[in-house]
Amino acid sequence: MAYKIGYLGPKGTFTKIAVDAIFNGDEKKGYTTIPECMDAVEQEEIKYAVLPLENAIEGTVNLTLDYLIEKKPLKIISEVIVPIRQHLMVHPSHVKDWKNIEVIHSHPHAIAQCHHFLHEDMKQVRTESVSSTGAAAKYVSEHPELKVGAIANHLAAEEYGLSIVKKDIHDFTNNHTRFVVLHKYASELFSKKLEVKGYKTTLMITLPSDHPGALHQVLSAFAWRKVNLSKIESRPMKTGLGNYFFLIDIEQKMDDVLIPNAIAELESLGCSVEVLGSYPYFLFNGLSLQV
Ligand SMILES: O=C(O)C(=O)C[C@]1(C(=O)O)C=C[C@@H](O)C=C1
Repeated sequence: MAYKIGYLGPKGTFTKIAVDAIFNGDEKKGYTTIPECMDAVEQEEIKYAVLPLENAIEGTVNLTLDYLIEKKPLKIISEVIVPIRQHLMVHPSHVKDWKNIEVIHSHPHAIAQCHHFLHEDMKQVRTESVSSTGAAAKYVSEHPELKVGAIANHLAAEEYGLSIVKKDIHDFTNNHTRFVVLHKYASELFSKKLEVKGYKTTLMITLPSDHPGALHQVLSAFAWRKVNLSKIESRPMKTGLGNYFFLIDIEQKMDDVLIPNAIAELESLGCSVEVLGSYPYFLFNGLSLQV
């Protein structure tokens, strides 16, 4: 195994910031898409994949979640939360006439985080979704002949020699993204660089069909045990309208009593429960995100 860690690449993505926040060393390989990166872990081409899971403004990165559900063998073994600052950048030859750009490239999540700016200040400009913010920056650097810009972070601007013409264009200041480390086997991954902030356990719960009050009973299995939940989300099962499963983040690590008993209670109600991971999480203060 030549590379140990995969991430949504190329260099200059936010995911690369997350990888570098957790891991030392340079055995890191950028993949063009999220599924490619997950496949590489499953096929043991790499040991770990670092991928975005949820953004504070835009919500879940559905591709990561949906593919994780389909590729059930992969487990979440760690999480890092990274501050996100989006900037508009152009090729240095367009700095003076940047207001005349015709297209802005970026990852769809990054475009969505900057809707106000795009709507109010860049009305005449078309947006084009690409595989990552880093890929957008790379494209702009390779096409000085085009009137094109990218939404990306300042490391991408440095990496690809672009000029930032408008800083902090994301709609809300408290912008963060959760990145997860995925592995083929359940375990816990600690960082030599960051302190553990806490633990989470993520469950995927499928309710029995036509069971009135099932979600209420699921929640009460945690509530009366005083088990704190930090997130609940429903996702379509893709088997027809109205069929959902639920993802629940518990704000503690898997123990011997409380969580197993809550799971047993849910199973006795006819729910199916899968543990997607029980893992430490870290906060990266984002010093490297300064411009
Ligand atoms: O395109 C990147 O730079 C990514 O790492 C992906 C991604 C995402 O999927 O949400 C990560 C963080 C930001 O929220 C914007 C884009």
